[in-house]
This record gives sequence, C-alpha cells and structure tokens, in this order.
Amino acid sequence: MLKISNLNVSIQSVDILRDVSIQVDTASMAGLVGRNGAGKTTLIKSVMGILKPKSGTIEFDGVDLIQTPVNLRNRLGIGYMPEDRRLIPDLTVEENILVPAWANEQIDAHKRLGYVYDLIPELRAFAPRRGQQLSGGQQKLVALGRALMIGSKLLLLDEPFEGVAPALAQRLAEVISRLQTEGMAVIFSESDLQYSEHLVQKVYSIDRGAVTERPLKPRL
Ligand SMILES: Nc1ncnc2c1ncn2[C@@H]1O[C@H](COP(=O)(O)OP(=O)(O)OP(=O)(O)O)[C@@H](O)[C@H]1O
Repeated sequence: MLKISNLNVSIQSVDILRDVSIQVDTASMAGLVGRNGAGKTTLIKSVMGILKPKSGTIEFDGVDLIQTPVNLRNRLGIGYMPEDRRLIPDLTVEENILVPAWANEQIDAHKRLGYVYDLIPELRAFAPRRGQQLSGGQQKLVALGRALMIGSKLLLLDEPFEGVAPALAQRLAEVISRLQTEGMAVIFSESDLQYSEHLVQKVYSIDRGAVTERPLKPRL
C-alpha cells in the first residue's frame, strides 16, 4: 500500500505541492486528475525519489520511501512510466524493455520479460524494431512494458494516454486494467478520465498543488 501524508514539495523555493495526502491500496487503482501544471508529475517524481519533499511522509508497504535511495525503489517492486517515455532510439524494443533489468542485475529478467510479453503481446511483435521506428502510442506501450519489468507491486504511470490515438489508448486502458487483477497498486495521472473512469477505485483531483479525493461516478 502507498500512503502519502501531508506532503509538501518546493521547486526553487516555489511551493508546488501543498499538504498532499493520498492512499492507494494493493490491487487497486487511483487516478490523479488535473490540468497542465497542476503538480501531477511533481507528485509522481516525489514518490520516485527524483524530487526531495520539504516535509511530509511517503510510505510504501511500511517502508519510508523518503529515506530510501532512488535505485532501491526498484528492489521494492516500484515501476515508473515517465510522461515523455524516454526510450533509447537506437536500441530495439526488447533492449529498451530490458534496460531496468540490466541496471538492476535482475536475475529472473527473461522470465519477467516473458510475463510482460504475455501481458502485452504487441511487444513481442515489436521486439526487433528500434525505438525510433514506433509511433508515439506504440512507444507508450513499450514504456509500460519497461516499467513492468521491475514494477511488480506499484506502478506510477504519468499521463499514459496523453497524445495517444483512441484505439491504442483503449488498448493501454485494457492492459492497465489487467494490472489490478495481478495484485498491483497503480496510480496514474491524466488531464481527464476519458479512458479510465471505469478502471479506478479512487479519483484524486489536483489543482495548484492541492489534492482532494473526488467521489466516483456511479457505475451503470
Ligand atoms: N524544474 C522546475 N523548475 C521550476 N518550476 C517547475 C519545475 N518543474 C515543475 N515546475 C512547476 O511546478 C508546477 C507543477 O508542474 P508539474 O510538471 O508537476 O505539473 P503537471 O500537472 O504534471 O503538468 P503537465 O500535465 O503539464 O505535465 C508547474 O507550475 C511547473 O511550472
């Protein structure tokens, strides 16, 4: 379970996140919804240890993440899909997916790769292609696969549907919905819930760095 309490984050002395509290349970999904510049990426980067909070706590499965070095997050089973994908253009799709496994000297990398391919069969078909030969949406699928290599317990997905054609966005939503049934906690940011309203157990609205939990729309 991810538990963020009273988190405050400043960048260059400007307060960006204000007293943010969020909880995402095991095998559940939370959407973080807000406009450009609201603070979604800042929150995700704080959980990943890329930004250092001014105050507050971030706990994952009882571990104090603020005191945990960035590289050790991988060993806790935390995966991250950045908004800008960050594929290495000259590497093949398979090599891109394997990058975190190499970086972490993951022993069961090929077994995990098989699991990722079973979850997202398109990646098997793309495997020999270079990152630069894929569309933006296909690259998002690869970035999700890469995050899944080590993200076995918690996945942080920054705007996974942004700029993706509708058919591929639906496909991404389908894959993401499977993750919950695999027991993962997932938090993803979006500017609206166009593709994911039906996936989430919780919706958090973020506005100028302040977060409030929003009631879910009744499901018909
Ligand atoms: N490196 C930085 N230096 C200064 N200000 C920053 C920096 N990074 C983010 N900010 C500011 O922090 C605020 C939150 O930015 P953030 O990227 O978290 O928003 P976001 O909700 O993810 O937006 P988007 O949907 O555009 O990615 C913005 O006002 C932004 O200008």
